[in-house]
Amino acid sequence: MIEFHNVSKRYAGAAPALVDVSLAISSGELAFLAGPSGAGKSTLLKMIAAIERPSSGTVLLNGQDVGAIKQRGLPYLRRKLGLILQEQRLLMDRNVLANVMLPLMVAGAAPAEADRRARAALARVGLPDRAGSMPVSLSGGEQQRVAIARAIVHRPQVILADEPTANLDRDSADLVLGLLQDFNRAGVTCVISTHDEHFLQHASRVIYLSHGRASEGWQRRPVAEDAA
Ligand SMILES: Nc1ncnc2c1ncn2[C@@H]1O[C@H](COP(=O)(O)OP(=O)(O)OP(=O)(O)O)[C@@H](O)[C@H]1O
Repeated sequence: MIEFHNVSKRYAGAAPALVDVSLAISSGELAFLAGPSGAGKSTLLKMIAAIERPSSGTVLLNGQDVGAIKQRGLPYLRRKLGLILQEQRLLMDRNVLANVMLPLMVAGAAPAEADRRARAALARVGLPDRAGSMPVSLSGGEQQRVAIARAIVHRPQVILADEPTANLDRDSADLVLGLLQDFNRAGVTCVISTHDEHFLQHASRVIYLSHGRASEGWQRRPVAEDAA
């Protein structure tokens, strides 16, 4: 369970990025974050991973105050999370397998075990044959699937994805979202920010952010516009 209690965030010298946000996302839920550029979506996701900390208010993950976790406790938190964030591009000078193995190696796994699990993760995202490829030789959609494999290789409880389908064509975007939905059906809580109305209109839960304030639901466009 992810809980935000009256969370505000103000970066130095900027307008507030989040304003008094209170919400709860249940374990096993699939929640989308929507809202215009700059509305606070990335900031909200980063708070759950303690990459950013609240200026005021509390963020809880399974009852633990994430904002209060000390530096040395962060690896333990991050092991519960699968992060697909905009800053975390693939390492272009390492092959696909090495990229997916990385979180396990950092966590101290034996290389043979990391190799085995990374290959299994690549199979889960439909790329079992690309282990030896360099990321640059992959399409944008395939690179994003590698990023998903890297995010799930350690079997996280929660996936946080920041615009995972940005810059992808419709088919690739559907494939990437379908993968995330598969993990959600297998019990993983997913919080996904997106601008993609195609997904939002069919989502069971949408948290809409505007100027850092959160509300629930997605305003469907008029029916005539939908049909066009
Ligand atoms: N590290 C930072 N330092 C200063 N201001 C920041 C920082 N990160 C975000 N902001 C500001 O906080 C606000 C919210 O940004 P955020 O990236 O969370 O929005 P977003 O909804 O994810 O936008 P986008 O859809 O463009 O990714 C914006 O005004 C942004 O400029």
